[in-house]
Amino acid sequence: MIEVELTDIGHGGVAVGRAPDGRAAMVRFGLPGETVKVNVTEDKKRYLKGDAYEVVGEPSVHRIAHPWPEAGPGGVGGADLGHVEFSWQTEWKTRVLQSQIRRIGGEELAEHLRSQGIEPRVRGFEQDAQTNGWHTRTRVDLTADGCGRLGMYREGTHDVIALERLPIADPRIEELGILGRGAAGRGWDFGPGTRVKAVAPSASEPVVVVGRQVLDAHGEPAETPFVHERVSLAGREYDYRVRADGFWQIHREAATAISALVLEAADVHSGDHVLELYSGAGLFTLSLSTAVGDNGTVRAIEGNRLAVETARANLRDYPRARARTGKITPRMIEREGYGTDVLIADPPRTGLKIEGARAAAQSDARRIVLVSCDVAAMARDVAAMVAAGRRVLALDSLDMFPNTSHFEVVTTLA
Ligand SMILES: C[S@@+](CC[C@H](N)C(=O)[O-])C[C@H]1O[C@@H](n2cnc3c(N)ncnc32)[C@H](O)[C@@H]1O
Repeated sequence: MIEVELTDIGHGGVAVGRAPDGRAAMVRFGLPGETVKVNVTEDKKRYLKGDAYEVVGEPSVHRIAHPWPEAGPGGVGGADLGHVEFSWQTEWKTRVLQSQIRRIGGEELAEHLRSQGIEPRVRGFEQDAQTNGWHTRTRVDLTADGCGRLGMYREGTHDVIALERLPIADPRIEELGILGRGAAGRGWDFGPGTRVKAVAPSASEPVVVVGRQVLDAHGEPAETPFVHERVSLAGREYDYRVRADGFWQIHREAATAISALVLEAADVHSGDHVLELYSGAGLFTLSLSTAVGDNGTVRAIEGNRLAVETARANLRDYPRARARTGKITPRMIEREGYGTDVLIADPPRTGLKIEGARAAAQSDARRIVLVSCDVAAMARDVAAMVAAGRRVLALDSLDMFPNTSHFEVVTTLA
């Protein structure tokens, strides 16, 4: 173990400081202002990474005992901010958001946002204060250990730590009885190494996906491989049927909150032609389709064939929208961007990348909405669009992953 004085917050759930030999140290489970004893997990020439096991001297006023010790130092991933008092987690993330804008986006982007009167901040869901952000995830990926008990990987390894509790998950997931030694007695039988996904949807019963099989709460094969989700938005209800093993927003409030943000940011007019990239099962497509009215169109493009099939079924009553399978590339964005009034993109963590962002910026769209789940990718993509002549109108950031270092950013550009 080495001792590190932590002075700042870095990207990826770490506090940063200097190791005794002068190398940069990135430390999980520390807080700025603390001196901590660190178990080094990655030892590189110019930097090291590790977990803080002990605070030397005064702990930060923002430190709490991690409510889920199995996800603390040396434990499973999934709650790397569990040691930070909940009310300060949005401040932690705001510092990361602002520093990534400066570091990755550069002083030009920071200055551009200032000139637009934008002060980037991360905000949480009001409802989350009641549970300090715990019990909010409706989807959890688990793996069975050598004895068939479900758990998660020890951070950075492929060792499974069996878990008795899942404080990150919607309580309906623990109620399935799939965790702990008692699971076998309740009829659950997982072979060593089996991958399991537990899902607690908003509009149907919880299910367990084991390999390719979808099981109901009693461990019996479910009637369908789909679950149901519902989003209430602008006085309407949108119903979705999604594959139990497919992508859907994880936080119980996220699908509604992010759809509302996107719809407002997109400012779609009746008759508009909307291009939606990375459209998944059609979460945004339905409300966008309502917004374009009888004369507009929504072209939704997504790489996963099964997600597109699901989106098509969800869009059955929305004839103005079409979903199609396609690999999104800068060339494709360039081609599809002609004649587009509003462009929406919700890419995976890698973001649009510079060429993709440039192609989006050069499209005909009078408005672009970029949804980013990685802040560094967001800063790079937005900087590229601003450099290509676009203007940021708004930058909203939501803490959709409490007790972890992740958050979502929605950027609106003209
Ligand atoms: C963050 S999800 C967004 C889905 C949807 N907007 C939602 O909120 O449910 C990103 C989506 O991008 C798709 N995707 C990833 N890389 C892609 C690519 N190169 N071309 C097309 N789709 C891609 C994934 O299959 C996934 O559905």
